Amino acid sequence: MNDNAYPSSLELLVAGQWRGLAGRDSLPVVNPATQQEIGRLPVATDADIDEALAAAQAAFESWSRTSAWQRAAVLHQAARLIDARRDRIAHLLTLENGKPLADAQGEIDRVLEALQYCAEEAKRAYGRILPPRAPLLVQSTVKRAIGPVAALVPWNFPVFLAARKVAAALAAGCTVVLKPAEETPAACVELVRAFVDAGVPPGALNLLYGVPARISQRLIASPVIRKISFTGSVPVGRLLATQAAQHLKPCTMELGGHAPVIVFDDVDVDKAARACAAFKFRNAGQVCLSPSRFYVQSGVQEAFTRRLTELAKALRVGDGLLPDTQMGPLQNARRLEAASRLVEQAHGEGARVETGGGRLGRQGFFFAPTVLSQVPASARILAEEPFCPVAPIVGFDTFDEAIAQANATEFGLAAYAFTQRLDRAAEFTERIEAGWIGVNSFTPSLSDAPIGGMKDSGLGYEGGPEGLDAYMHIRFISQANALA
Ligand SMILES: NC(=O)C1=CN([C@@H]2O[C@H](COP(=O)(O)OP(=O)(O)OC[C@H]3O[C@@H](n4cnc5c(N)ncnc54)[C@H](O)[C@@H]3O)[C@@H](O)[C@H]2O)C=CC1
Ligand SMILES: O=Cc1ccc(S(=O)(=O)O)cc1
Repeated sequence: MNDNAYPSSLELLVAGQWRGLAGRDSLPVVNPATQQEIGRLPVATDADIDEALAAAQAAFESWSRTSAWQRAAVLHQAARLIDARRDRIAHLLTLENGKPLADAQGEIDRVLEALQYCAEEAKRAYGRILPPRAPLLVQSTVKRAIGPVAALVPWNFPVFLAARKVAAALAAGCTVVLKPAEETPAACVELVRAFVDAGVPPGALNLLYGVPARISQRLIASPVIRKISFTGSVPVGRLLATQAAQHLKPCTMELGGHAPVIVFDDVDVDKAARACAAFKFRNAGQVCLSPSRFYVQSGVQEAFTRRLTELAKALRVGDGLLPDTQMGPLQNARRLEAASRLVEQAHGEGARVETGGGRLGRQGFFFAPTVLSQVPASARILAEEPFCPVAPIVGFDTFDEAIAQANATEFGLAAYAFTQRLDRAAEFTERIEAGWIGVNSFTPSLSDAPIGGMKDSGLGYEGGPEGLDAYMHIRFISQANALA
């Protein structure tokens, strides 16, 4: 068998046991570059879900009491195995997600970084010693694993986003029931296999696929699950957070974004446009941190629009497996429909299509890199998260006008500004409503930096010590070493 062949049937992992299609319904997995079915995915039954929960509960007893140093050793070994298997995992990722192979390899690099960071950071999950209120008293706080976790992951960075949740949870001493996206399962199966081969005990990590609402509802309602971590859209996040609230369970929600970019008239237009094009069209625009609304000051509006348009036109769009491809297809038909609708609506509302604007070819979910200019402030595309390779440009005159428009959505995940003036940069970072801010730069999320949205973009943080704290409970202990 070709080492890179897509597995025709995929598997769930329940209580340390791989479970295939036999006796289960199945779902197709489709290559977005060809629209061909490439594999079939078993749908977890209620019994699979319940057994995964029981296994996560049973494994928690020992995994949470395994030392942080031993847990770290397992995570480091998983990272080594993923590194050794990286070509195969990256190939599977491109086949099911569509991203260029080089980007899939880049995603694996970030998986390794997440595992290594969490392994080391968990060793520093220190508590505090308080000044005691009386002699012979020791009063302290300790951090302890919060319990079994439900981790729900989308299809845009399926391995990295799964690895970030699983690594932080396991490093903290939690056990996990992971449900990645049904659209992109195989690379996650390999991620989980690496953890198992590295020595994660049976039941400490379980993998389910199936009907998302059915699985999430059952997991959240189960008394076993003590924490929910979800990445995805605002409506689904709101639904899951509501369910979690009914059971008084904490959740981390990494939801949508609609990041503004403010381009001031003092910039080097070519450099700013190059940076914007690279980050805008990364992963075909399907990134929650993507710059997705461009507010450009009048003095450079024409030049910036022209340069961004040239760069968009020059992008080579194609099958991610081809070596020259710079941008792959959208991951699914829902995104293709949304992209077409948003451009049509914007055009109807008065925007001008500078380049792109529609589907490319008849096979595969390819959408042309698109630049829209003269977009009116009331356009739908400025309010709805586009999650596609479309860059709407809006002109502005004054700083206050730009900030007001940038803050005029319910999203608050990321925001960017390009300026050489320190006063503008400082005022931008102070007044913008976003959790991830870039000035003259774009940065994908980092293992050691917390990412957390303001407003509807989320709850809590992933990454950094804050991302590990999300899987731990802080307990206060007062120990009298002699009876009064
Ligand atoms: N923050 C991010 O990185 C992501 C954001 N999105 C947002 O979602 C929008 C639509 O994408 P879709 O895939 O159609 O979004 P969606 O919100 O329906 O799905 C996103 C993920 O959530 C899962 N999901 C959906 N309903 C669920 C439920 N009831 N319980 C548990 N999991 C559930 C899906 O399986 C998928 O993996 C995008 O336009 C984008 O705005 C989507 C993917 C990732
Ligand atoms: O939550 C989704 C998410 C967050 C960050 C990134 S990246 O670090 O910019 O790749 C991708 C998806």
